[in-house]
This record gives sequence, C-alpha cells and structure tokens, in this order.
Amino acid sequence: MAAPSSAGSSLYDAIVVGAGIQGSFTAYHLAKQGRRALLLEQFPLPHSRGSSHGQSRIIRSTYPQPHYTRMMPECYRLWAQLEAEAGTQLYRRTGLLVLGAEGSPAFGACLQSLAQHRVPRELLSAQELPQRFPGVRAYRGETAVFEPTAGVLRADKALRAVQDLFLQAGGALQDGEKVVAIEPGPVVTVRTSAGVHRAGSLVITAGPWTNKLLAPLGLQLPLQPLRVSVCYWKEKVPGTYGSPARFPCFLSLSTSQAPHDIYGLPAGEYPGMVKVCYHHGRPVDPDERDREPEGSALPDIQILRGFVGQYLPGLEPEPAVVESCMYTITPDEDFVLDRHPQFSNIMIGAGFSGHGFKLAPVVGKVLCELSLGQAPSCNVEPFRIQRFPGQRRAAL
Ligand SMILES: Cc1cc2nc3c(=O)[nH]c(=O)nc-3n(C[C@H](O)[C@H](O)[C@H](O)COP(=O)(O)OP(=O)(O)OC[C@H]3O[C@@H](n4cnc5c(N)ncnc54)[C@H](O)[C@@H]3O)c2cc1C
Ligand SMILES: O=C(O)[C@@H]1CCCCN1
Repeated sequence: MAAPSSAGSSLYDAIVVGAGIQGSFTAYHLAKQGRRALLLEQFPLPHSRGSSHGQSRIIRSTYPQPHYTRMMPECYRLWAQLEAEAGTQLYRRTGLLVLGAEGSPAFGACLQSLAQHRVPRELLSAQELPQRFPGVRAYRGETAVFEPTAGVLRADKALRAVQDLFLQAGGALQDGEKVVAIEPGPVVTVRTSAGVHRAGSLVITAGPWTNKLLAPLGLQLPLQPLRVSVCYWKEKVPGTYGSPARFPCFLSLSTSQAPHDIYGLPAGEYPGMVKVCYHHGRPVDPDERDREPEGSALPDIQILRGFVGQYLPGLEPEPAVVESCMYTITPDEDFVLDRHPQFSNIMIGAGFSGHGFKLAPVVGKVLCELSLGQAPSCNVEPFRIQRFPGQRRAAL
C-alpha cells in the first residue's frame, strides 16, 4: 500500500508499530483527532502472518469478565460508525449460543455479567436446544444461553476499511518496513529497514512480536505466542449450518474433555463449511510459525474431532481445511494496555489472547488517548503491566 506524503515532515505526533487490527485502529483514532501519525508494518499488506487475517471473527458481549461486557456498547457503536464511514457492511447479526455445564463457575459468571449489563439473553435447557437449533446437541447436565445481538465481523474487510479511513484522514502507512531499533527519549527515534522516523510518542502493537521489540527497552512481559489451527468442517447436507438455517455462532465453555473453550461460526466464508476451532494452540516463535516441532502431534484437532462428532452431528467429523493463525496470550488472558513503566511516551497494546478483534475500536481509542496524554475513556486497571509482578528487567 502506498504511503501518502500528507504527513509532511518526518517528525510525527505518534508512530504506531504493527498494522494488525489494534495498531490500525490506534492510528485511525490518532488521525481522526487531527494528529500526524505514521503506521509501520513489517510485511507487505495484506498479509496472513499475524493475528488479524481471515474473513471472520465473533463479536459478542457474553464474557465471564464483566470488564469486557462493559466495553461492548462502545465497541458496537464504533463498529457501526466505521461501517457508515466506509460504506460497507462489516457486522452480521447471527446470535451466539454459549454452552456450559449447569452450575459451572464460568457459565454462572457469563450469566451474571450479561444480567449486570442488561444484555438481551435467553436461557435454553439441553432438551430445548435441538428444537431451537437443529444441528446442535447438548447432554444431561448441560445448559445454554443465547445472546441474540452477537454476530460475525468480516475481519479482512474491517482491517482494510480501518487502514483506508486512516489514510483518508491524512495518516501515513508504510508497509514492508520493519522496525529494527527504538531509541527512547522525549522524541522517540525509530529505525526501520528503510529509514529513520521520529515522534513525540510511540505505540507498540506488534502482536506476537511484541516482546522482541520490548527486549532492548528493558521489558519482557509474560506474553506467549501460540500457533492456532483454524479448522473448517463440511456440512453433510449443504445449508444446515448456514444463515438460511439461522445457525448462530457458538462457544462451548471448557470441560474435562476439552480443557479450553471450543467455538464455531456459521458456514459462510467457504461454501458448505463451518469454522470450528479450539481456543488454544502450540507455543511458537512468530518468525517460525510453520516449522513443525519434531514428533509434533495436534491434540487440538483430536479434541475437535470428538466435539464435532458429539455436538454437531450434521458435520463430517474430520476437518476439510486447516489454516493457521497466532494468539498472544497472557497468564490471565486479559490484555495489556499501558505505558512502558520507564518510558512514559511509549505505549504497549498486546496480549489480546485470542479475543481482541471485536474490542479493537475501543483498544485503539484507549491507546490513542494514552499516547496523547489524555485520560483513557475506559477503565484500564485490568490491563495494567503492574499486575505481573517481577516481569520488568532491571537493567537496560
Ligand atoms: C484463529 C483466531 C480466531 C480468533 N477469533 C476471534 C474472535 O472470534 N473474536 C475476537 O474478538 N477475536 C478473535 N481473535 C483474536 C484477534 O484476531 C486478535 O486479538 C487480534 O487480531 C490481535 O491483533 P494485533 O493487532 O494485536 O496483532 P497482529 O494482527 O498480529 O498485528 C501485529 C502486527 O505487527 C507487525 N509487526 C510486528 N513486529 C513488527 C516490527 N518490528 N516492525 C513492523 N511491524 C511489526 C506484524 O507483522 C503484525 O502485522 C482470533 C484470533 C485468531 C488467531
Ligand atoms: O473472541 C471470541 O469471541 C472468540 C471466542 C473463542 C475463542 C476465539 N475468540
């Protein structure tokens, strides 16, 4: 993507490193505030080597942690604003079905969070479920809650729309340009594979590469990049799990058989195939994502086969397509949205733990506000670096 020269000189108000969904939204908000912003991306755009590629992401308010549910009305508002500005539909309402064990703490926490924030919802028993959504089974001792306003975001189109609107607002985007060194100071100097840029503040939204950029800045966060399998399963009868059948997104909370959640989206992106994935993966170096470790097994796909056979009997119990994506997880699966503890004009947005896409409009807004020295418009306490004791490296 060509970089416009509208930014004028090489001293920017802010530089954002990483043009995934979080960096792109941060840059968009900066440009909307009339700031001179440069967005740098190491790979030529679009690319599929980070966390923001692919056609679909779930948007939902059902969360066991109420701080995410609380952020969702503003997210929905900003997604609608983006659709209006871009003149394109990015959100499709499908509803979300959350399956859990009766009385499980995670399921109870979801219900509480939905009630606390008055999100429309409907409880369904294991017996009611197949009548309402033929194609899904549930078993004795299981229960479900349906969130009708949840749906699917068109991820690739959304990423492109945010970047286009950033450029239209006067921002500069340079792709195929890797940041190789950051020199802190009242004016931050950023050295790249192509040149040198300076700015009053810097925002690091480098996804799984974040710790590589932070190491020379004396900081290592507990961020674990994971390679995740993105699996698509064929419908036995075409149309049974798509929008004509009003099939929703679903999230099956962790069980003893599947220690992490399993989720799915209605057929759409690939005709006749349903995306059903495991919310976990294998630790990976992001620069070697596709290198198979010796003797590697794929326990996630084994778990998914069992789930599909048991709960989604209208799908072939073998994935027809398997793609890759990366998560960057924190120990508590909460994000990091904070300043560098030592360099207050360097912001970090990382650790989105496989659930950050829907929240990107607000994440970008908060990172923009922090970088401009403004009070963040949402409560950032759950996202502070100081919740990880002893992570900061003493010496620079
Ligand atoms: C399979 C899968 C399913 C998901 N499902 C959902 C979902 O249903 N709902 C939801 O809300 N979220 C979901 N997520 C999570 C969501 O997609 C991520 O949280 C989000 O995309 C993270 O974006 P990011 O901008 O932080 O990272 P990235 O997209 O990885 O962006 C970081 C960028 O920084 C660039 N970069 C790194 N280092 C440098 C450097 N030195 N110089 C220049 N550029 C650099 C990288 O190339 C990359 O483009 C899912 C994620 C995956 C993988
Ligand atoms: O953020 C989400 O809504 C989904 C839930 C399941 C795991 C992947 N991300």
